[in-house]
Amino acid sequence: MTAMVEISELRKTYQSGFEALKGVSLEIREGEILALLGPNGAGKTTLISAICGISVPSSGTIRVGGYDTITDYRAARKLIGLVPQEINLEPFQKVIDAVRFSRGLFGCKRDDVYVERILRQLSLWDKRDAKIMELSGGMKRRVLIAKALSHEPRVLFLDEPTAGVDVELRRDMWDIVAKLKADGVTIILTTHYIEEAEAIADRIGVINKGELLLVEEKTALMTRMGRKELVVELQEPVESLPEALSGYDLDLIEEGRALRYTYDTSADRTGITKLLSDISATGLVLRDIRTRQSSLEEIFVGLLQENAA
Ligand SMILES: Nc1ncnc2c1ncn2[C@@H]1O[C@H](COP(=O)(O)OP(=O)(O)OP(=O)(O)O)[C@@H](O)[C@H]1O
Repeated sequence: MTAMVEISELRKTYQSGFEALKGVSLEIREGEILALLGPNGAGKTTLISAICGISVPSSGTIRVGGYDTITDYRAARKLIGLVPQEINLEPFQKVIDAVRFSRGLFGCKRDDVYVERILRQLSLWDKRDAKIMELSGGMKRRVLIAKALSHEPRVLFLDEPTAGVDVELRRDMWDIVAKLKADGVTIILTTHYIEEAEAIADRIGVINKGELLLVEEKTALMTRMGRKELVVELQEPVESLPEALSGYDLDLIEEGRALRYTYDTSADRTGITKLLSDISATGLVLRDIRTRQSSLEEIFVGLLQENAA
C-alpha cells in the first residue's frame, strides 16, 4: 500500500512557547484506519490541525497524496475531509444545503447524485429538508461527516467522533467508518475510547506530550494484550525457584508465597499443563491458582507512565 499521508519530523511550538509537537514522523497508508490515542493535551488536535492546514507547523513536512501541505496547500487540502470535535453548524440552514454549500467551498461542481448518496449512507436523506436546529445531537454529528465528505475527499479526519454520544450512536458511527473504508477512504480518528480503537482501527498510534510513543498494527497490539499471568499460590513459601523450573518464564512474588507465570494466549500452547505437573514434581504444594489478563488500557497507561518517568 502506498502512503497517503507522510509526516516527517513535525514540530509545533505555539506563540506562548509551548511545544505541542516534538518531532512527529508518521506514514498513513492509503485505505487504512488509524486511531490516535492519547490523554488530554497530548497533541492530537494539534497534529490534525497541522495536516489539515488549520495551523502552520514550526518545522517539518507533511504531504497528503504526494502534495506538500504548505507549498501545494490547495491540492493537499482538497483531498482531506475534516470532522471537527466541536459542532459548528448554521442552525437555520437545511441539511442538504449545508452539504451542497461545503462542496461548493472546495470549488466542486454541484452533484445531486453524489450528495444524495452521502446523505443516504449517513441515514440523513429523510432529514434533508430539516433545519440543523431541528436535529438531535447525533444527527448533527452525521451532518458534520456529510459536510466533510461533500467534496469527495480521499482522507477523512475524525476528531473525537463519538465523544459524549450514546452507545447506539457510537456503534452507528463505527458502521459508517467501516462503509467509508470499504469505499477506499483513508481514515484517521482520535479517541479517548480504547474500545473504539479496538473495534475499528487497523493501526493504533499512541501520542503523549507531543511525541508519538508507538504506531502498531492492532492485531500485533492485541497479541501483546493477549499476554496473561498465571499466579500459583504455594502452601509454604520458598526462598528461591527450584532449579527444575528454570526453563519457565517464572517470577517469585508475594514474598515467596506465589509463582507468577507470564504467557501468550495467542500461542498454540500456553504450557500451563506441563508447568503445573513440573511444579508438583518438585514437591511444591499448590494452594490456589488464578489468572489475569493485561488489557490494552493497562498497556496504554503503562506506556504513558514509562514516558512520564
Ligand atoms: N493555540 C494554542 N496556544 C497555546 N497552546 C495551545 C494552543 N492550542 C493547544 N495548545 C496546547 O497544546 C497542547 C496540545 O493540545 P491538543 O488540543 O493538540 O491536545 P489533544 O491531544 O487534542 O487533547 P484533547 O484530547 O483534550 O482534545 C495542550 O497542552 C494545549 O493546551
